[in-house]
Amino acid sequence: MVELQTSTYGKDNVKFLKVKKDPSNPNVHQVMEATVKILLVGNFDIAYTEADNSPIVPTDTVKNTILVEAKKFDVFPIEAFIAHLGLHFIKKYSHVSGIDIEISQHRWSKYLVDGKLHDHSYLKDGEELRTASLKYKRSGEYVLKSGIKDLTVLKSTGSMFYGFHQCDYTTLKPATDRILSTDVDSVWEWDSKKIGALSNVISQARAGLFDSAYEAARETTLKLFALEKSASVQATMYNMCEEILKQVPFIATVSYSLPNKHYFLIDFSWKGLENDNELFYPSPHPNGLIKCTVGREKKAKF
Ligand SMILES: O=c1[nH]c(=O)c2[nH]c(=O)[nH]c2[nH]1
Repeated sequence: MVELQTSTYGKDNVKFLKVKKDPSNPNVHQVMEATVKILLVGNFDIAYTEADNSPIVPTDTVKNTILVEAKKFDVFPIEAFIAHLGLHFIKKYSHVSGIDIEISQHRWSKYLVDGKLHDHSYLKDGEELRTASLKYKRSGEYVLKSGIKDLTVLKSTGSMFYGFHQCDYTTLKPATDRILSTDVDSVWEWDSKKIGALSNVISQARAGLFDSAYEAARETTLKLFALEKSASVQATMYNMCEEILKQVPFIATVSYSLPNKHYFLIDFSWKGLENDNELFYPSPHPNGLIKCTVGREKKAKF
């Protein structure tokens, strides 16, 4: 006797580029290039256990829905679109009990031409993504998160790491001045009690909540990374979380996952040359990996 314990299905890597034209000047645009993943949960068991496809909303239909809704709906910001898609699927298909959506927005930034941001020309200043994820149940419960991914930063001084635990496996030398580099992966979870029903996400989005939080999180990350004389990745990421929680009351928790991308000082003593933090070897691997989540209240730790 076996039993289907869990199942989910949908479409991944659905891509679009939406052009939003300013109604008062159709030459002035905003673009969103996005990648979407949607997985459905619901009463689909017979498709697995009896090879009966009758309840299956084809993944092709899921893809078509994303594209048609991206055409019809104002997708800016991605949190509005994710809430719209969640509401659509739960309303349209009575046997869908839950939905899991992820949207990644690729970074296109308008650039300066003759000192002015051009109306419809953009440059890709890195692989950075703005992200949103939604888990939404027919009961109305939801978990909405937003984030930043693959924002690569480096500072060439202003970072230390000393005073760490020592044992017979320790070779690392204390550092009072080192390179610090990471690919920022930050996620903040919204307080659904403060936002209310999922439909309120759309009105809050139109009022600017998600854009201003994204700007605050990105600016805080970059500012603290630059200004803080970092004692460790751990201490710096905690300070970033604390500052974002302070700035955005609608956020319940902030998480960071940061690789510590090592740059090793090259030893030139054999050549009689001093290396005053001038020439480093970018080590491709291994890297440190440091994660934390900071919230407003105490939680039991596992
Ligand atoms: O900021 C750091 N945190 C660590 O936990 C660690 N471990 C290590 O070897 N270097 C560093 N740097």
